[in-house]
Amino acid sequence: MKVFHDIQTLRVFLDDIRREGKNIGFVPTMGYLHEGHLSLIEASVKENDITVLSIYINPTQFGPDEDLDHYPRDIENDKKLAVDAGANVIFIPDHHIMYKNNHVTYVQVNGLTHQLCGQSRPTHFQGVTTIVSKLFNIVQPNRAYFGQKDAQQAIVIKRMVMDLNMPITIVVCPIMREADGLAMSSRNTYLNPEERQQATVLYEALQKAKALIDSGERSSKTVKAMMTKLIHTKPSATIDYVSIVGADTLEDIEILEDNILVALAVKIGKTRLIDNLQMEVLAYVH
Ligand SMILES: Nc1ncnc2c1ncn2[C@@H]1O[C@H](COP(=O)(O)OP(=O)(O)OP(=O)(O)O)[C@@H](O)[C@H]1O
Ligand SMILES: CC(C)(CO)[C@@H](O)C(=O)[O-]
Ligand code: BAL
Repeated sequence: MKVFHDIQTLRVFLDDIRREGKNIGFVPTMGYLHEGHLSLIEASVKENDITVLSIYINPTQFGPDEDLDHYPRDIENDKKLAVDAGANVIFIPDHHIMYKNNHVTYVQVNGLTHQLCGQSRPTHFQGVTTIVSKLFNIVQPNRAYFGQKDAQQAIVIKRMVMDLNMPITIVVCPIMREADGLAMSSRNTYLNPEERQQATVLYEALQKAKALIDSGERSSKTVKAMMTKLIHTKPSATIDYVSIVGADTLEDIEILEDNILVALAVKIGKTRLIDNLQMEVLAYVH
């Protein structure tokens, strides 16, 4: 496996790969790898000749009071896990090469970024789409892999790629979970043992929503109220949002039908976690 820290040598290496007619799969991450990330690498390895992983904690997607300084890091362990999963190349750019002193250009996807996570993280998606565009320009992959755990991020990136005519296929991979249902996340490491137990409430609330919808409930308000009630039984939990939106538009819906996204962000203690469930819902026939 090859490790690159600067843009130019990575470009030269990948130019040669492309000249040989090989396909490039790309998995952007912020590191501290877990099985969620590894599932993206494995999906890429299956579908491409070469898999490039990037590890970069992108400062522009963090708000001023967020956890940029504390975000977990373990580059040596990440390298081992990435090799085992089959990655061929790791790009670990130094901060100063990604954002030169007077960086003034940002990529903004309108319409899909003000709601859900965008409400409490108003500059987050602009940071994500900017860094992902930069990484796409550097790596020029055929396919790029993202997790459904960050459902809004995946939708925003698909839209950016379409609107900006980027010749890249976006592949969205399923959410990997712990045995008790908690979605894997690098931020789970912040949880103390008591919080870790209570953190399963995100998944439990989604399961509650699914059970209600499966049994015929079609009122978004009712489903959200039941989810909220369940989350409030956990003393460490503070709700950021519990939303049900159209899975394509990300706009709130009142009557549940077609392709819906049940999404939530909950703080467990000081740790903000997200999870979601996408469902195809048939119109209820009386
Ligand atoms: N549990 C998971 N299952 C599948 N994909 C995941 C999972 N967790 C993260 N990913 C995906 O991995 C990619 C890199 O995510 P990132 O490095 O931010 O990890 P993370 O664990 O989501 O971190 P955090 O939630 O703490 O920001 C993203 O496309 C993300 O959606
Ligand atoms: C896509 C990404 C690597 C951009 O920094 C990040 O938002 C993430 O890890 O999901
Ligand atoms: N996985 C999304 C990265 C973030 O929360 O900043």
